[in-house]
Amino acid sequence: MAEAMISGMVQSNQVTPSQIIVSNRSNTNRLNELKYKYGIQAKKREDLDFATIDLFILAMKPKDIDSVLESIRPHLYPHQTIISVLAGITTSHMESHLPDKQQVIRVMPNTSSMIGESATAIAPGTHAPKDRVYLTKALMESFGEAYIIDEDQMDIFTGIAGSGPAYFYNLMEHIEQAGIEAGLEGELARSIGAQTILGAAKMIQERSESPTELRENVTSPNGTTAAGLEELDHHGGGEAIAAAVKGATSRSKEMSKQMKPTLVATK
Ligand SMILES: NC(=O)C1=CN([C@@H]2O[C@H](COP(=O)(O)OP(=O)(O)OC[C@H]3O[C@@H](n4cnc5c(N)ncnc54)[C@H](OP(=O)(O)O)[C@@H]3O)[C@@H](O)[C@H]2O)C=CC1
Ligand SMILES: O=C(O)[C@@H]1CCC=N1
Repeated sequence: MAEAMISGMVQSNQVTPSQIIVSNRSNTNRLNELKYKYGIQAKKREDLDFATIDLFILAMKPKDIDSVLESIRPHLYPHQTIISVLAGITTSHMESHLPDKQQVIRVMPNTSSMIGESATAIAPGTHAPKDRVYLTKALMESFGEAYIIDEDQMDIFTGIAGSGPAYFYNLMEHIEQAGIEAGLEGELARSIGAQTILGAAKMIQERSESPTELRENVTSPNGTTAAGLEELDHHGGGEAIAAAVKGATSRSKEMSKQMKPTLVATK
């Protein structure tokens, strides 16, 4: 996810690559790969000069959050903002592991950041000032659309947009396979399916009709679409998508509950 955001930021030309410093736990080859690919700085954790950093963007797995916060905590300055992309980790959980009043902002991008097409949510923590929230929004907008939401909407946002690309990739896998089984070359089947999804998404974005009206416009009485939609309905297509969103949303909630805030002394 970190690479997807870096790629989008650098391509946008709104962030100078040298302003970005990437670091990780141990994989030096990976750091060098990112450094040469995007022209950014790469530093081992022990070589980071904390005093020169304004925004920290955390993008490790949720299970690693506590150890990371505890390790950066003694080096932080009050003006620095901690931005987390971690699914299911609440701002209150992060605040409980950081110095008193440290600025925390939770975001949820998706992998389409890679090409500047993410849908990213932003939920400020208790002490994040407005200017930092807007700065974070501008940064997130460098790789797509960004929405400031209440943190209690973060689980459903994750269910729709954080995990969402995977639902559409899964849909594409099935469309491609159906095309191949009917005799199309794989590459052609993929290209037709992708252009169809892209066109439908752009129609929703650029036209005033609702998805329902757009669907009805495609569906001629007793025509091909009606036959296709009947099969979709018969096989529970709509319910399956709704269940996928609910499943991912519940998992996000569950992950938040597993990481209850810990009260620690503040410096
Ligand atoms: N994948 C997605 O579509 C999305 C993911 N997210 C969130 O992004 C996060 C990362 O996911 P993903 O990119 O798939 O995970 P990866 O496992 O691919 O990447 C995790 C990175 O974190 C680094 N890391 C681990 N521990 C530390 C540490 N202590 N200090 C510094 N760096 C560390 C790892 O470095 P090393 O290899 O050296 O250990 C690795 O580069 C997750 O929390 C996920 O919830 C959010 C939105 C979408
Ligand atoms: O699967 C996950 O947990 C992460 C968060 C959203 C997308 N990927």
